[in-house]
Amino acid sequence: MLLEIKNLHFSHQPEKKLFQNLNLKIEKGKIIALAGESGCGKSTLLNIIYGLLQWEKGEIILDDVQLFGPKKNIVPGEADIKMVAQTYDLMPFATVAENVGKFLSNINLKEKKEKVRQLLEVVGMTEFSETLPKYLSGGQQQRVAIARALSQMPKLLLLDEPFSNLDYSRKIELREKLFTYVKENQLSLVISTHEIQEIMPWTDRLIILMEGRLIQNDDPKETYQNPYNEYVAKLFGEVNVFLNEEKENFNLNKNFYFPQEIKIAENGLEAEVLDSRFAGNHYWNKVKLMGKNLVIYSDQKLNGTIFLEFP
Ligand SMILES: Nc1ncnc2c1ncn2[C@@H]1O[C@H](COP(=O)(O)OP(=O)(O)OP(=O)(O)O)[C@@H](O)[C@H]1O
Repeated sequence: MLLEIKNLHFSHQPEKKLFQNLNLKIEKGKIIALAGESGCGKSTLLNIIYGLLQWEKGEIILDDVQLFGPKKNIVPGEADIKMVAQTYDLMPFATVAENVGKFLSNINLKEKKEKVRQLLEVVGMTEFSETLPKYLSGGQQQRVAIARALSQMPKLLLLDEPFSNLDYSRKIELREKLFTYVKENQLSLVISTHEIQEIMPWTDRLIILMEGRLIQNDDPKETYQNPYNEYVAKLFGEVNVFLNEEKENFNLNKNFYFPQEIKIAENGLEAEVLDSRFAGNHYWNKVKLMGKNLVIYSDQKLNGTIFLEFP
């Protein structure tokens, strides 16, 4: 086991406990998504693991070594862990390439140059290699900081919402290159997000926090198919929630159905289309099933009466 958190207790303010008895294990070489609504404690947990916030009770063990937090560390942050959060801490008078190469060995300069080139390629910053950080946007500085963190081959890499500053096309490009690099180099990564869908294809495990409680820790597919509750289901996007009574009435197999799961069939449960709108790769429809409004997706614009089938 790479990281073990046992019975962790932490509060920012004395009267308001955030983590109470939090337990978590992270295996080596895995990509872990830490997800949950804004304010659930993702950044706080990453800061605790990294050693910037002192926990009150509990144990944190990294690769069989007990960590003690900021109280015991002279330099803030654990040496074996690297974190990229919202402050990037780049050297202002050094170029992008120098920043990325800061922690690389100078013994073989050709090798160092090649490594910097490779890392800049991973984060899509090759064309800025000779630029100073002050001429970069927030998102660009963040990518340089990610490249620098990767260069150090930490035992554990923590990324706090690394795609939040990026536009869609950059995000798509960065996530594929970054996750491929992480896997090829067998790094262990915990990445926080409130957009699970964006990183789901690359994650080995999904850890869901809700108001400081760890409520689900599963394989992403398992979490999607069997969300622990409505809160978890909603992290995947729009969802139709059926109370137990409704589930029985409609003879359904589960409580949560994503719009794309409900199929339009020749016969089934009769519903009335209330609204149908083009949404790119599908039509978004609001339909009424025995007094209950649902959202379903379809290939064509809908109207009138339809029949629904629930898997
Ligand atoms: N320095 C602080 N002092 C007091 N309370 C804090 C502090 N930092 C965070 N909190 C509170 O702790 C809780 C968890 O915050 P945290 O930033 O860890 O959440 P998050 O899941 O990372 O949110 P986001 O997705 O918005 O970044 C929130 O209720 C927040 O208000």
